[in-house]
Amino acid sequence: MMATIIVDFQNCFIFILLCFFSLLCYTLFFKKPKVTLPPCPPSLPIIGHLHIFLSVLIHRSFHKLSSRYGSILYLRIFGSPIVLVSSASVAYEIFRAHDVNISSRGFPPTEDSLFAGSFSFISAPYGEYMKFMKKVLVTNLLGTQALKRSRRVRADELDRFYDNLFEKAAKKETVKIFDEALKLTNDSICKLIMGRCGLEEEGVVERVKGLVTELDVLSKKILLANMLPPWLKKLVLSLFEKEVKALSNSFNELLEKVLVEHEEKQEEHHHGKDLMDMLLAAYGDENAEYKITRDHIKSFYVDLLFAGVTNSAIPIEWTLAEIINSPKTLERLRGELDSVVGTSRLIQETDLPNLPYLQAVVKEGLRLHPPEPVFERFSQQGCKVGGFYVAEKTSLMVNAYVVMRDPNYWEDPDEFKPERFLDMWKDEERKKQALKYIPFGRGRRGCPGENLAYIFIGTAIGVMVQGFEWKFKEEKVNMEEALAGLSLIMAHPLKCTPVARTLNPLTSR
Ligand code: HEM
Repeated sequence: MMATIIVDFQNCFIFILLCFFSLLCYTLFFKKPKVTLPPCPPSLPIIGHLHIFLSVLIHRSFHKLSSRYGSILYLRIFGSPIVLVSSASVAYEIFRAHDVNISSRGFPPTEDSLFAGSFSFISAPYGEYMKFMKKVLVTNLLGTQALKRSRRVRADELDRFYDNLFEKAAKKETVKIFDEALKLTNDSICKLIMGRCGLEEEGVVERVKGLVTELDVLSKKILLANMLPPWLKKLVLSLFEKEVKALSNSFNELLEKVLVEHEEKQEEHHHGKDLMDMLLAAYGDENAEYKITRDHIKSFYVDLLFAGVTNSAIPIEWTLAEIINSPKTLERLRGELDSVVGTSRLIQETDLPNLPYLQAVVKEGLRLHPPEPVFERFSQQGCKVGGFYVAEKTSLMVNAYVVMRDPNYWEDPDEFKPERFLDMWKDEERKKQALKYIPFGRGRRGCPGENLAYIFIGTAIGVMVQGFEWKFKEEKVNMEEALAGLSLIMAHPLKCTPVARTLNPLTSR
């Protein structure tokens, strides 16, 4: 009898232990967290959603997913989580409620390279270094006062842009619009950020253009590699390590030359200090607010060229294509230019505030064809977005392309209708809507080059419409899209022949 009781007691004890152990296992391994993650579309074993990130038109693949599964989605590449934001309301929420938390872009993917490396401004976390460089950037290059001071540089480049088209028109030559636009933005930005003359004679400007094009192509690979788990990221990055090193070395060699030239000619600056002078001064100043190195300066320059040159050129081509496809727009725009600027001089950037329709045309071009259709942020802490939990250290991909075609906020979202921007910004509600217009991103890490970009695109489109008729062989321009790196470009580059509207060339002076 006693023996039976002991056995029962033992069994009971083992049973309780088993229950306790199972409960522990369940809690540790199987129990779902209390938080609700965003919906996760079906994925492939092991690689997760990697195949979607490898698709040719990533913004459209993301669009298909979000139309089916929701405006905020949980994706993963191997084990790495990525949250995809695809509606105007969610974009609005993350920039309004979580701006500081999402003001970093993850870890720099390539450690000692001059781009996307540990010296990079774009990859820098939201903190002292980033704030210091942004202040220098706004004060010396991109803020209103700095832009006023550098007007002459851009006016000269705009004249050249026009003269070149005028010459081609005289020879009845066909023009590749993107190439002309890229020359304008590349040459202008080089001169704005590197200051001193002599750049052209030494071929610096032309070399920069080639390097920036190479960088655009590498950027998608780098971004993708950065989303992989650390062990795999190392492996993948090693596959194109040589390419990255070679490009970084080319930038280094070129920028070191420009820096040395700047240092040698410090005394010759009769026209005030430029961005490079200010950075060199901070570099040599023991008591500077933030101690920067030579690599910081070079890497900052690579960032500016990468972020500014191609992005500003792409919308010039897309917007002209939209104008050619819309005779009504062309007529109204030309009417505005002829009545405000007249026909005896060329448009200048100081005319832009008096040309609301031109501004609306530029905005609409950027809405439909944002050069960076998808951009990335990174959450520092866990937060709630759209009712779902986004864990700390999660990549956030914002599909700006879809946000700006969200039918809940944009009437006839796929149509080119510049008029919509004429009525916008009037009342509070409209102002709120403006926060869903994000070709330049938003918040603390939003694009600091927005004003400069509007000047480039506005004046270039102004010159092309004011100065020329455009002959195009087919009835309509083919608006098919392609991605070059992460930039949204025209699959069939726009080629057309300018016909000058005046016998003699116009000048802006
Ligand atoms: C149409 C032309 C341009 C477009 C569409 C564009 C778009 C963007 C976008 C989407 C971002 C990321 C914003 C975010 O994360 O919220 C960005 C960042 C940036 N852009 Fe632009 N950009 C343009 C022109 C320029 C120009 C002309 C410059 C300067 C020369 C410039 C400099 C930068 C820099 C430095 C950043 C990084 C800001 C940071 O990390 O804090 N961009 N741009």
